[in-house]
Amino acid sequence: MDATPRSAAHAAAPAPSPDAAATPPPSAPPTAPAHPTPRLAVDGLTVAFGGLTALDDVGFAVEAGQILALIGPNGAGKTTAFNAVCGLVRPKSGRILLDGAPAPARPSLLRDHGVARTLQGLGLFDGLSVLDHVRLPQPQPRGRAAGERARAELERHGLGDLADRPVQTLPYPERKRVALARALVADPRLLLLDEPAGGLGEDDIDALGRTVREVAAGGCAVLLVEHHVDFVLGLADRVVVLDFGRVIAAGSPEAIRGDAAVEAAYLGLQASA
Ligand SMILES: Nc1ncnc2c1ncn2[C@@H]1O[C@H](COP(=O)(O)OP(=O)(O)OP(=O)(O)O)[C@@H](O)[C@H]1O
Repeated sequence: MDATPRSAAHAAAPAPSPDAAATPPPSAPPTAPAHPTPRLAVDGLTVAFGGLTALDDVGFAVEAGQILALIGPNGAGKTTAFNAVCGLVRPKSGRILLDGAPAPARPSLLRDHGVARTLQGLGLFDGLSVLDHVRLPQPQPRGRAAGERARAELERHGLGDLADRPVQTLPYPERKRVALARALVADPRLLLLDEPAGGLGEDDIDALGRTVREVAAGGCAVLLVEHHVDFVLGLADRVVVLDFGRVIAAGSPEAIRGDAAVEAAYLGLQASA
């Protein structure tokens, strides 16, 4: 039963007329919903590989414009969480919702739902040019507009002059930018980044951080798995920490830095590595 006294404040307010209740005054500013539907919501996610429980009742959510990082030691379950979101592994239980509706179970359908991801292994194709990597993922027919969109995306990543180069001739940081450009050319509404800073130097990591912020500022929700702790804690709005498949902490980067369990399970190990 609700024990909150209702009488005093509510009794003092004049009753609104039926008309006033039905039509807000024209000057009233539009109000954002108190809890917008997250772009991605994961709830009670459990994944098992035979006898090994890789994820155990994991939950998190990412809203439009937000950057959420999943961190944790090797084997904590971060990539498994990514793969479950992408339909690459079948959960034992739990729900994965995109904009409030069940996510497609097949990875091939993700693009139609505004989801793009980068891969730890990049997944580029030797022999294809840089431009083709960014032009071909666009919907058919791929006319002039697709070529222009691809070139604009390459320019954004400082790859414009490399457009015609076979991708395998590029150094690793540039190849990594091609993979990111390929994900972004579809203007995703949810971007999944698997260790985007791995193997990059300081300048490339700074550029990556600027790009990810810009993408989020444009309204895309970003989910990021990353071991580079300073990068993550400087970039993410919220951080979820996994250990042995369970969420051991979730909160702002500041809260995570000060969390004793996270320090013991992960941050302390990273610092001494
Ligand atoms: N396809 C699979 N078959 C069997 N076990 C798997 C499979 N994929 C992952 N695992 C196991 O599930 C657990 C979680 O692995 P996962 O790769 O998700 O961890 P992670 O946090 O991404 O680790 P890392 O930081 O090393 O990439 C590990 O014990 C791993 O060995």
